[in-house]
This record gives sequence, structure tokens and C-alpha cells, in this order.
Amino acid sequence: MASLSSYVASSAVALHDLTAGYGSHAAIHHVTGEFARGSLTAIVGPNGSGKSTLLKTIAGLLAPMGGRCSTGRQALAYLAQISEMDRGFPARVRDIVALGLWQRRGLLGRHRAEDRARVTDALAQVGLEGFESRPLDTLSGGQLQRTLFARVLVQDAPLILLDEPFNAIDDKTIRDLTALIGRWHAEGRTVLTVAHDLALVRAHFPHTLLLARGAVAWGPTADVLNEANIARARSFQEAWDEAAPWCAPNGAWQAA
Ligand SMILES: Nc1ncnc2c1ncn2[C@@H]1O[C@H](COP(=O)(O)OP(=O)(O)OP(=O)(O)O)[C@@H](O)[C@H]1O
Repeated sequence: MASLSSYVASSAVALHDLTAGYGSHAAIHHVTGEFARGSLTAIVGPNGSGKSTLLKTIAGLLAPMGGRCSTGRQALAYLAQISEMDRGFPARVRDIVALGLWQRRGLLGRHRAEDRARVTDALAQVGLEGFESRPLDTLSGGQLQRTLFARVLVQDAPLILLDEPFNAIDDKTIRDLTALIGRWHAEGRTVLTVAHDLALVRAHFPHTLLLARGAVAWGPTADVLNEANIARARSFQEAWDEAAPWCAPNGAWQAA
């Protein structure tokens, strides 16, 4: 068996017996596995199964309650669910996209001509030419998601975490954004995407993690998304008990 250090080095994200949640409530339990460098993985599961919690923990926004989550300190781009965003924030499209530069320039750093060109180029790549000055609160849902993808483009990170990027957007936007995700994958980046549409996952994501507070199945999408696994994930959800102790002592949610 590989040592933990070689295991971590060969992966972009390594989870070891990871438990994470809020206060005393563990939302994900005893998850162990790795996202290989350069892999493209969909994270699927019922509502409340811990998908966003896992992404937030990988992004470093939540500390593990138990176990470990290692990203090897590589730069990462994290896109929260659009519903978590304050659409009334007084900003223009160019400001939101330029936030992707902060690791390079600092939050208050002056932007150079090359930075402005980068922002303009990223907007063109997501089909938003000429949108630089548009206030955030005038964008449609699809335009906002395209703006956020432009920010990820500008960030140029090797690890990309996307939380439900296909929610409430039309088919054309979904096609354009999945093409962009496919390009990031072809460039060798590691991409983790929370998604609900299993047909879309089967068509575009080579790997899948099926989550129901623990990893029900994790591997090639065709192996993971079978009827038995999907039914198992659903049954975990139906068995959910809000008053349960914070964590099954034997890691009962873990994949068999
Ligand atoms: N900030 C929070 N404080 C307390 N509990 C939370 C918080 N955020 C999420 N939870 C709880 O953690 C559990 C997992 O939530 P999470 O958002 O990770 O699920 P999800 O799989 O992303 O769901 P969905 O598909 O509905 O977005 C749920 O029971 C949820 O109520």
C-alpha cells in the first residue's frame, strides 16, 4: 500500500477519514479518497447530502471536524452557489472578474493594462464582450454565471471547485460552460463540479463522487451512476434523522 505522502503527491485533493459540518452537526462523515491531478469529477447526491459542505472544506472555508483534507497548498478557484451571492452588491462586471487577480495583485493592488486586457479577454471567452461596465444587478442568471466563469478564467488556478454552476441557466449557457470546463480539463487542471443533472454528468464528467453524507460510490461515472448506487444514496437521505448523534461511531455512511 502507498504511503500517505506518495498518495497525497499523486493527487490534487486527498481526503482521509474526513468529517465536516457546522457546529456539532456533521454534514459529511468519514470520507476517504482522492481526486487525481488533472481529473474531472462531478459530485452528485440528494439535497442536503453534503456536496457544498465538501467543496467548502476543500476550499478551506470550513475546518474539518475530523480527519484530513489536503490540497497541497495549490492555488484554487472556488465558485459558490449563485444563490449565496449578494446580487445587490454595488459592483460592475469588470470588478467581479478582476477579483480573480487578487492572488497576483493583492486586493487593493493597482491593475495594469495587461490586467484589464485579461479581464476583457476572459469576458470575450464567456460570450460577454462589452459587458465590462454593466452593474451586477442588471445581469440575467446566465450572464452572472458567465461572469463568474470569467473570474475563474482570470484566476488561472490548477484546482477549480464549482458549486452547482448549471442551476437555473438555459441550454445554450450550459453548453458553453461545459465546453469551458472541458477545456480546463484538457489543460490538465483538476475540476470538481457539484451537479444534479445525471444525464449531463454522464455526458461530460469522466469521474463521479456520489455523496450521501458519506461516499456511496466514487470512481468512473459509468460504474458509479448505476441504479443500485443511486437507490442507496436516496435511502440514506430518507433515513436522515436530524436528532441523530453527531456521527456514527463506526463510520456507517462510508462506502462499502
Ligand atoms: N451554514 C450552515 N449551518 C448549519 N447547517 C448547515 C449549514 N449549511 C448547510 N448545513 C446543513 O448541512 C447539511 C448538508 O448541506 P449541504 O449544503 O452541504 O448539502 P448539499 O448536498 O450541497 O445540498 P443541495 O443539493 O440542497 O445544495 C444539510 O443538512 C444542511 O442543512
